[in-house]
Amino acid sequence: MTNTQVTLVQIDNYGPWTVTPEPRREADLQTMQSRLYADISQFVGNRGGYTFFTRFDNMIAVTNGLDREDHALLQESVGNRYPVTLSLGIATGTNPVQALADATARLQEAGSAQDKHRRECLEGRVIDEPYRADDDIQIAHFDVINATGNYTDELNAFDTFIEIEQGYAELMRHMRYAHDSLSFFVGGDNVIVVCPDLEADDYEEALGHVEEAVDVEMQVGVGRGKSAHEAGFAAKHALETCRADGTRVELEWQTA
Ligand SMILES: Nc1nc2c(ncn2[C@@H]2O[C@H](COP(=O)(O)OP(=O)(O)OP(=O)(O)O)[C@@H](O)[C@H]2O)c(=O)[nH]1
Repeated sequence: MTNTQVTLVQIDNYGPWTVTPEPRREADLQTMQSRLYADISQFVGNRGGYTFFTRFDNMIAVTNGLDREDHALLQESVGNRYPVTLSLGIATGTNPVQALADATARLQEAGSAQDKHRRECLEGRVIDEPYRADDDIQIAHFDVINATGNYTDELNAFDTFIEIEQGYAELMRHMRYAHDSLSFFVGGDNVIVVCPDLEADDYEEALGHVEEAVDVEMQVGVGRGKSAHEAGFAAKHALETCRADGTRVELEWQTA
């Protein structure tokens, strides 16, 4: 049974900061946001977790394997090196959507995202090491079948972007409402989905739904593991099996 540990990363009072004392240059904001994301992704990734940039001012991480001290160190390090600070809400559960909802509630209870007195909050709890298991995380790695041949080499780059985003939008909504899963676009034509215990039938159904709704054909590899990295790595191997064998859904349960 999955037990996903989710951390909501929220930049403190970011909206007001972007316009104080007057609006800041957009290119500088984009640069700062992407560097901050890169740093968080590296910090969390070095400990086996995954971070998704989502809205940049709010990022979502799968942090199984990171304890409260790790989270506090991330806050301290960012606070020392960036002009902004981070608040973190942590929660766990068998349902990733519910875990994220709980993590969000922890931060909302601590104060508004635009409350200048709410700084560097660290709320919620982690899964203690003795309770961690090899099947805590289930990750599905989706990609668009032959995106290069159908889109990248055929359409102009913006129309390709629209097609890929349409597939992502339909998949993310469907996985959230029909399968309690969190989907994140990770570049190219790839979407990584953090799932509860789903089976092959659920993925077949989701692929059929996306194709029916927006005419985008996808394939998916699924893995399990003790950390996001382990589960995601197994998912990537499973996706390679899809590519090699021409199958649409492959499950590879990794218990190492
Ligand atoms: N983040 C991430 N991006 C990837 C990964 N694999 C591929 N991509 C991206 O996806 C783009 C398309 O690559 P593929 O998915 O291999 O190409 P394709 O034409 O769809 O071919 P098939 O997937 O074999 O059907 C690449 O340019 C990368 O941007 C991955 O594991 N992670």
